[in-house]
Amino acid sequence: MLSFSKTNARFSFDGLSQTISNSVLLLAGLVLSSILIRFLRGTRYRYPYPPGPKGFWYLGLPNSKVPMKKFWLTYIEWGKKYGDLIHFSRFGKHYLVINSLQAARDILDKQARVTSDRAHTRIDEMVLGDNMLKTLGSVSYGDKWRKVRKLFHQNLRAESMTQFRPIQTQQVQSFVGGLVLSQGTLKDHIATLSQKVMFLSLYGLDISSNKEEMPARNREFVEFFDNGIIPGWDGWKSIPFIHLLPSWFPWGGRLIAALHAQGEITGEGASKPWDAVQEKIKSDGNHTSLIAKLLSETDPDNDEEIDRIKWFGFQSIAAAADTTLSAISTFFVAMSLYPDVQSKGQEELDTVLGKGRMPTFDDRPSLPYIEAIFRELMRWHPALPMGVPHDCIEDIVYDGCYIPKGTTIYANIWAMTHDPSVHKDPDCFIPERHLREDGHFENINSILAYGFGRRVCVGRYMANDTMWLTIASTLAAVNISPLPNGGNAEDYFSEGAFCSPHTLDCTISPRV
Ligand code: HEM
Repeated sequence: MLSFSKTNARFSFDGLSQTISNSVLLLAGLVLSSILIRFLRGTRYRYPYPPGPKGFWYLGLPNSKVPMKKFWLTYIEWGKKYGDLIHFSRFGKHYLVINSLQAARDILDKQARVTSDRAHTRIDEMVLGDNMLKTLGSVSYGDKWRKVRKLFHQNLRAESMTQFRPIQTQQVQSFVGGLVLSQGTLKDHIATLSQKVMFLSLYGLDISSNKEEMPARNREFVEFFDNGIIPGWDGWKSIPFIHLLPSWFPWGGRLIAALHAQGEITGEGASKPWDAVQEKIKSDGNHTSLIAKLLSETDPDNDEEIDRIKWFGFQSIAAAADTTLSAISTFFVAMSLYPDVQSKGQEELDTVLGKGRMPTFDDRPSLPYIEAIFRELMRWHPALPMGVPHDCIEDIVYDGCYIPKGTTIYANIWAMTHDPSVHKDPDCFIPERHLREDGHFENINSILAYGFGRRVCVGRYMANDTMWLTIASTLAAVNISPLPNGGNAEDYFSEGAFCSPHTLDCTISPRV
């Protein structure tokens, strides 16, 4: 025991050393029991992380080892070594890539209650602010997301599609009419179609080209998104205090400045068409559009709902822009590389419709081969091969592996649609694989390119309609020549997060 005498002012060293050793023992006991409790309770100490490439302690996988180009192919390669689940970390942030459909269904569909969040860091909230976090694709899973998603669902569900069909029909016909003249600018021609349909359907605004200011802003927004969904890319956002770096600071500062720009572009992207439609409503007594209809049904004092409508419009045009562009451009590459498929599709159209008649939505059930081309397109080169990542809000244990709360989870859609045990010759474009003897097709919800769980693409019915009609009408009206260089399909595709052809050099000629 520690004793101190006032009279002789002397310590008893025996007492002191005993107290110290008691304290050390107590501390060690506390530490051990807390580890034991965590071990008994905490999954972290009972299960390992899924296998994956190891990095350095807190830093995790170095930048040079993070696959940035056609990364879905690298994860297939890594899968051969690590298995269906691949884990790695960066700056304390965990990433999981799922290569198998079964695991994606188990984790993203069956455990959707805990795997439907989106990643948000302090820096996103500080730099991007409210604007970025209002878009449905980015908003955190919870009540706010539910309210926004409901608005999308009510207006974009299968039963609501008839309202857009006159616009889709008219725009696809005019697209096909301009195809022969679009030589050298085919990609722009497709980009204009994908944006025009959305601007007209949502806002009743007629844009003449994708290069106009509003659609151009829209594309800029999507370009930021393109980088942001590469697995591991956003690890730097988890570095403590990174948000305090000044914009002139090399590397980190530049990234932060880019985020600021993203925030501004997002704000403008949403405001410009919103202001334009308000102007139209005021000046044109006959103006009709979905946004105008929703506004007319909303209490003008309900600012929250009005704001939701504003962001519903913007998120719809933004989400449709590059996805639809990528998918339709891929269709042209496929037809160039597979002239037999093109001829078979045209034969079916001629037989069912008669030569020269343009297809309508009512013809869809009578055109199984065209349907199969559409399904194969979505399988062969899904527009977002690794989808949009989900974050989990609780720890999960799957197949004996620990997936900590806050892990960003990617479904490698490409790996699933190119699984050779399910799809023979997966790299070949073979529509026949979707044809069944009973003439039925799998439900449209089985198309993996639209993602998983509660976050599954809410615009999928609209995308289906626009793409199907474009495929059918194009094949009815024109011939697409083989690409000049022929050869490997992969040579035609760019290397960002979107699977989009970088060039479309095919020649288009009218079918006489
Ligand atoms: C080829 C066409 C399209 C493809 C391949 C596609 C694919 C996707 C994918 C993979 C996701 C993420 C799903 C997930 O988190 O698991 C998504 C989300 C979304 N898509 Fe699409 N999409 C397409 C067209 C469209 C269109 C035309 C619209 C709008 C009309 C749209 C609106 C959305 C929205 C708002 C989300 C976010 C949903 C949420 O986070 O709750 N998409 N899409």
